[in-house]
Amino acid sequence: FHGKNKTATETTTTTTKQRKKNLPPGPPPCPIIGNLHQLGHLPHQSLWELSRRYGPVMLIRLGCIPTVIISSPSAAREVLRTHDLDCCSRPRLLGTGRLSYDHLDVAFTKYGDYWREMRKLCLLKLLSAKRVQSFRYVREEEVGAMIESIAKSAEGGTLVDMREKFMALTVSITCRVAFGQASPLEFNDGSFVDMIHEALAMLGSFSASDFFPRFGWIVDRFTGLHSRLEKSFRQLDNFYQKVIEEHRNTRRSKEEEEDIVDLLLKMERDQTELAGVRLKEDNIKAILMDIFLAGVDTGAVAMEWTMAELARNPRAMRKAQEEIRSCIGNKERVMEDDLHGLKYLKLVLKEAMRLHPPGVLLVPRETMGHFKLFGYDVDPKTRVHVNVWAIGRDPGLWEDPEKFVPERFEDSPIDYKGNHFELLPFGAGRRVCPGISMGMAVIELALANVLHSFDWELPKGMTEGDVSMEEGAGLVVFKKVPLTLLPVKPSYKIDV
Ligand code: HEM
Repeated sequence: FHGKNKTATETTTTTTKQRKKNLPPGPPPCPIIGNLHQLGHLPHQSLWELSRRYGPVMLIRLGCIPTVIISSPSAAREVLRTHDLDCCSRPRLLGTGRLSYDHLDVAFTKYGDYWREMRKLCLLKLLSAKRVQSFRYVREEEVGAMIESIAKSAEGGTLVDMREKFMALTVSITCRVAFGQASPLEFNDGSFVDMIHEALAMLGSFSASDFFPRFGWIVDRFTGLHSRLEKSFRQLDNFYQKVIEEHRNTRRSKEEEEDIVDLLLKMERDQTELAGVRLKEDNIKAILMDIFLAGVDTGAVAMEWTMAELARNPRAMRKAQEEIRSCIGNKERVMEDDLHGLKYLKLVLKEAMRLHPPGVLLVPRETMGHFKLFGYDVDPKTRVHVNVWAIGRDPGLWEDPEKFVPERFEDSPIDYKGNHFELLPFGAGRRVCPGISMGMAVIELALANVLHSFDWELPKGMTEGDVSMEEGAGLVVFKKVPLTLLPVKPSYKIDV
């Protein structure tokens, strides 16, 4: 209709304007599907290959959606710092929309007053330095319990599935922090972890509705994605409902630490409004979704990849263990106060995050206005992915990028908090992960203890070169083959 109403002059002007646009380079799209067929099984890897040909600012079309792929630190700086405001919204996607109660959460909600208020609330009440510190005893207790369970395997000479241990740890810490209970009773048979994995699979799945807004929903119904998503939603909703009801029916004593659910329910009772929206049960459930889906897998993945790299690099493993053991001496456990002395462990973590950022393509952004990026036009409503994985492996930036060399960070100011665009495991800018301190506190303490309490051997018959580093597909990139190692009580103690 718009076209029909336009005068001839208007049409000519628009066409000339469009012709003048300097769009970023990219592979030519096919009709209808655009470049979807070029994403492959592991999109971050396929996109890296493509961007080596087309450059660090590359335009592709996923179905009908223009998408810019960023693959260099300077381009990432433009998007996440210079044009942060233009790029800090999120697209409305099928999976994220359903699981976030129609975008009532923080992570998947578009930029605006509601997002700002919700994010402030989470930063203040759940993820502030004071709050993270107040849950220190939870981390120390849960890491202690993990070490005890690994000790049983060490005594029995049995292999440990590292992913299983790390997942159990992040689940119990997250549950205790969020609602004061290690694991919900009816979910402690492993089904809780399955539920979270299924939800993440739904968030990471390629839904036709996300690329073909007009008719994609028909395809999603046909492929069964729609009903799978509904099932995942109902499972999660059922879980949150139980947590909320349990909190409504329990009166806490004054001395007991208020958890996030207590706090949100109090706000609901007080009829608190956030940016004009009255806080209700669905808002509380949406925040719980963020906490579980953002906090559980990411930490476990980071720990598993780190241990895999150390298992392949015994020199680095030994160096990290020697540092920890000489700092801690004969104390049974590493406590949080000890962590600041563990300089090499911090280098190990940076190097592991460089090679294996848990979220390889960051969470997608959506542009809000038109802007110029290195002279290219970027239109509003363009999706933007920063290929953090590709930046971490760029041979122009890193010497021997595929090698695990923690020492490369020794005299380098680069950190992972969003100030250095060479290393972005937590993103940067307004949308930077608000859970960095909470996430890293768990990872550092757990790995320090795992390395302090045991020596680690590969399964019989395996050599370092046999440890598979193949990646699995998904929003959070796991090791395809879970890492299994044999824990052995250390044969020596260091005198201090
Ligand atoms: C190793 C652990 C973690 C990693 C690697 C990680 C990584 C990320 C990344 C890459 C983003 C997207 C940033 C961007 O768009 O620029 C993000 C966002 C987010 N993360 Fe984390 N995260 C971790 C732990 C946590 C934890 C423990 C929590 C909370 C319990 C959390 C809560 C969030 C939330 C709420 C967002 C959305 C922020 C927004 O859109 O405003 N994360 N995280």
